[in-house]
Amino acid sequence: MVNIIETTALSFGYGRHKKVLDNVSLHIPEGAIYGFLGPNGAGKSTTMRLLTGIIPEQGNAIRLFGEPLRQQMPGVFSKIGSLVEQPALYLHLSGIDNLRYIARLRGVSPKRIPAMLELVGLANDGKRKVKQYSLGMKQRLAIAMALLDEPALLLLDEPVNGLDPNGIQEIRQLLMRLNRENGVTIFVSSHLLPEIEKMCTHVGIIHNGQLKFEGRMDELSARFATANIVVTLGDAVRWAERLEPLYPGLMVLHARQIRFMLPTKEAVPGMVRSLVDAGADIYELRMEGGLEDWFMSLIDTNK
Ligand SMILES: Nc1ncnc2c1ncn2[C@@H]1O[C@H](COP(=O)(O)OP(=O)(O)OP(=O)(O)O)[C@@H](O)[C@H]1O
Repeated sequence: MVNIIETTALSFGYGRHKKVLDNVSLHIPEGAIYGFLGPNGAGKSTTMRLLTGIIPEQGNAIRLFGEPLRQQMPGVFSKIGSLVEQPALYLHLSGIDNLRYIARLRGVSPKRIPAMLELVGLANDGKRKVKQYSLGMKQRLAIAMALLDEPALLLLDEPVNGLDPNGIQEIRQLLMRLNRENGVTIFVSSHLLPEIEKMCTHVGIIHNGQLKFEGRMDELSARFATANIVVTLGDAVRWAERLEPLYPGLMVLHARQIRFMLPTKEAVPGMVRSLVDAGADIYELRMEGGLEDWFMSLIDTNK
């Protein structure tokens, strides 16, 4: 399988400052929706700027479409759509006119504009001035701009930042559709684990300029398939004795708390039901040791 983006020990520092990227090796396979996940300041935007040539790389670590980036500058960028810096939208112009302007600037045919508006769900709003658009609509218009050249690769830096849940969902659905129906490989950064979990096939986790994990999303999820549930209930010791044969490995944490180790998350509702049916008074249920906990511990600066 070809990697559309590949970096080999990519390092970078701004000026004489400390390294912002430290030996980052990324592998983004063709056809992937690759989530680049990390907290603020981890180095995501810097990586995006390097991949899109906004800042020049300091070595020769980046390959795009199987060839070194340095040997393909600037022609390769016609195969890449990106939304890395703030999109420059003309607020007093309509969505269509913004797209026409970009098409002229890039020397591409305006014929694709109606299809692009349709694709990003703005077919009925194309004639409205962009100043009347919501943030989510502006973001979708910016994605339409990035798609005008029919790119094989889309690079998006925090595309859902600042959007409400509805706007986030629209962008997510758009990206999944683009990937499925148009075969676009997508490299998207975010600091939100649940977003990446919902739409990505692959994930790379970066913290302090270092890659902490890279792999398929299902590999990452499988690591956390078991479910540890902490139950707060009336009398932990009595219930533990009764339930031990059914749930081997359970542990009394203190007088009112038991931790159950279940093989999968799907086993949780059945366990809760059996406790309630048996007459237990449950005050609280908490899942522990999931992907979220692991991500937080990974990026915890004290560790
Ligand atoms: N132009 C610059 N000059 C000097 N340092 C910079 C510059 N841009 C970013 N940095 C520093 O580089 C580090 C990585 O920043 P970067 O913007 O790549 O992180 P990020 O993961 O994208 O985070 P965010 O989501 O907050 O943008 C940070 O410590 C930041 O302060």
